Amino acid sequence: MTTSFPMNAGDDPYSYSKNSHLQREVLDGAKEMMKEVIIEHLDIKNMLSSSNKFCIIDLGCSIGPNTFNSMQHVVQVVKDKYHDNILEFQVFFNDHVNNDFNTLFRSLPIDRSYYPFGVPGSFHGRLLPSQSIHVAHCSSAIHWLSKTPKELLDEKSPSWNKGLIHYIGASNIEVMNAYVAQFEKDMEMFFNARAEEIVPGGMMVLISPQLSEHLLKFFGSSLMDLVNEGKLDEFLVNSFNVPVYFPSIEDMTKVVEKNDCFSIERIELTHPKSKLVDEADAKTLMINLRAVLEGLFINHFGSKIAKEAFTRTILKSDEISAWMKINYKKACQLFIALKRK
Ligand SMILES: C[S@@+](CC[C@H](N)C(=O)[O-])C[C@H]1O[C@@H](n2cnc3c(N)ncnc32)[C@H](O)[C@@H]1O
Repeated sequence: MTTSFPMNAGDDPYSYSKNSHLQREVLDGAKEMMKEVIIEHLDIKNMLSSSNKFCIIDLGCSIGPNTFNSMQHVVQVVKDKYHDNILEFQVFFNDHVNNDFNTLFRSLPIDRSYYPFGVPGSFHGRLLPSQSIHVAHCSSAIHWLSKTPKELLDEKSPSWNKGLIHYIGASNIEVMNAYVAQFEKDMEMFFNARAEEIVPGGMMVLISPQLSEHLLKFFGSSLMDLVNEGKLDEFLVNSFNVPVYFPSIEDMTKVVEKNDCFSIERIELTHPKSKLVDEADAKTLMINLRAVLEGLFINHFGSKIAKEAFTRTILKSDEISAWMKINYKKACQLFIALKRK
């Protein structure tokens, strides 16, 4: 079964549209590099034979507003590069079928310079016809696994992740191995699909933040507090594992090389400026993560426990802030630019 728990819908106080500052910083931190790789490596003269149609896809776009910002940036960079007003841009907004596409399309910027399309479905499979995309973009989404690795759900397996909700902090290496194996399987499908869809010479940029993985443990400790107070069955915590894996440079290089359809034009860990990290603004970060994870938590624990766990974690913001000041002083994210061979 595929995991698909969309970001909080609509535009209420806990919605993703109101709480995606972290992901916005990730995008802003990669904008200059995005521009450089397009200027240096994209060669549309060879790609657009008879048509002036230029197609971009945002994989895992959610409900905005970040996706509008990044798509307009890509359009502008391509326009500037070619000093061209002849190109017509199509932007495909992709996310799971249960993403709130209504909110997304209702809030499309009026002054956009592209034709928007919705593409529902998992990016771990085929989404579009062969050779139909010139630039694929994916920010703060590649780390979502298609499902929780099944070994983590077996109480008798060495991967049983007792008392934790993620691989960070797990003493048992099998837990991490299960996540890595699932990531590699998912990426095999992801790259096979993109290799079909992206034109030769086309580009794909993947941006992955490296902060949320360290913050997940605070939600885990709130859940364990509820267990210790007798309000939650420990089995429910042990059997819950957030299906996200944050890849390293080595992980990404391995999956790209295995696929063998893309050349790596640039891959690096960067430390962009981040107001949230510099100010150790744990409260905003935890509210952002609530907008991302609430659906997943509600599905496993029910609404009452999920809300209680989020409220308690957000109340621990001062403690989390103090932890960040010692352990997480600089923002860190992975940037990868690939070219279809
Ligand atoms: C944290 S949001 C990032 C949204 C946007 N890219 C941004 O930067 O604000 C991650 C998005 O990826 C989507 N996502 C996760 N796995 C996906 C998959 N297999 N196929 C399509 N979308 C996926 C989620 O539904 C979610 O909307």
